[in-house]
Amino acid sequence: MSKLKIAVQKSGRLHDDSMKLLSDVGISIDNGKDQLKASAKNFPLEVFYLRNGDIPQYLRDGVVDAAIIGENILVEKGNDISVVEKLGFSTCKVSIAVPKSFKYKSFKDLEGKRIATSYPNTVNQFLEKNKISAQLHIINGSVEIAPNIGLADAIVDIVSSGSTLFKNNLKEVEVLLKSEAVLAASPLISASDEAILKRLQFRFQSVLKGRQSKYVLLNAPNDKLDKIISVLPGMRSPTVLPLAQEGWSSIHSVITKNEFWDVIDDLKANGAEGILVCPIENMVV
Ligand SMILES: Nc1ncnc2c1ncn2[C@@H]1O[C@H](COP(=O)(O)OP(=O)(O)OP(=O)(O)O)[C@@H](O)[C@H]1O
Ligand SMILES: O=P(O)(O)OC[C@H]1O[C@H](OP(=O)(O)OP(=O)(O)O)[C@H](O)[C@@H]1O
Ligand SMILES: [Mg+2]
Repeated sequence: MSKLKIAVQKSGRLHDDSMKLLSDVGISIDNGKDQLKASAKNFPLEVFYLRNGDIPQYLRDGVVDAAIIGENILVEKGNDISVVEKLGFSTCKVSIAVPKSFKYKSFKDLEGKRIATSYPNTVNQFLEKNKISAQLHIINGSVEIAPNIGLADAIVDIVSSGSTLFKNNLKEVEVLLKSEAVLAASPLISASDEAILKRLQFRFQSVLKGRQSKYVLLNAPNDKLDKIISVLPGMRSPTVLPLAQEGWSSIHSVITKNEFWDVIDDLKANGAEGILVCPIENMVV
């Protein structure tokens, strides 16, 4: 039987979350990451541990059928590769930053300047679109140090919390793109492997939806039910069950993590008691 070959970062920021997602969808992998590849025990999947930056080429050549990769690497090196599903972790930006002392007004101030980056294609796209001519210095790491050692006037690199920029006395001035980990597919994937990829994607979607949601249970007097139901959206409508105590009900519903605290405040204000909030492992809708 055919197996889907999936690339996962060997080590780095994507590795642990990628392996956790595979484990959360019930797939157990035989070997650790010291092996270059490992088979799943209970799903037709083979995991290849590779460098994030090398994965677009492996996808393009059909060496792997799919990958978990940073979207920013696809923008940089894999415009021809399709994103199947956004995965919600490793969120970051690719931004232009300049020394705090640089009186930056607009991207026109970059004309004729030296820009250090590990993402030359992303930078060139931006420069060409804005008709700016600048000199690129391509370096593989510690890009934020470049202005301080006189190598560049500006940098383009990944920004997440902003603390690396802060420590290096830099400020973010333009966001070129926003990125997160994605599930990507090879343009050469076979029909049978695509069918496996669809099954994997379906499992990813249900775990990711579950991660974004909470299951809420609460008790309320029956005369408050209408008010409470109006602040609980639920998947279809909330479940209402009678309690053993006369005149009281238990209400069950699902809410998203974003609206969580606002909804809890509203529930309390409307007379809810004994509110329980539980994580959801999978959500199949
Ligand atoms: N500080 C950060 N916060 C959030 N996400 C990040 C951060 N830095 C990088 N990422 C995301 O994680 C991906 C992997 O980053 P990491 O630094 O581990 O590896 P890399 O240098 O891109 O790749 P590799 O060495 O495997 O080729 C990046 O492509 C980006 O999408
Ligand atoms: O805005 P922040 O939260 O500070 O994150 C941004 C930093 O994180 C990444 O580096 P990483 O720590 O992955 O080190 P690396 O250069 O070895 O990849 C990136 O290259 C930035 O330097
Ligand atoms: Mg990094």
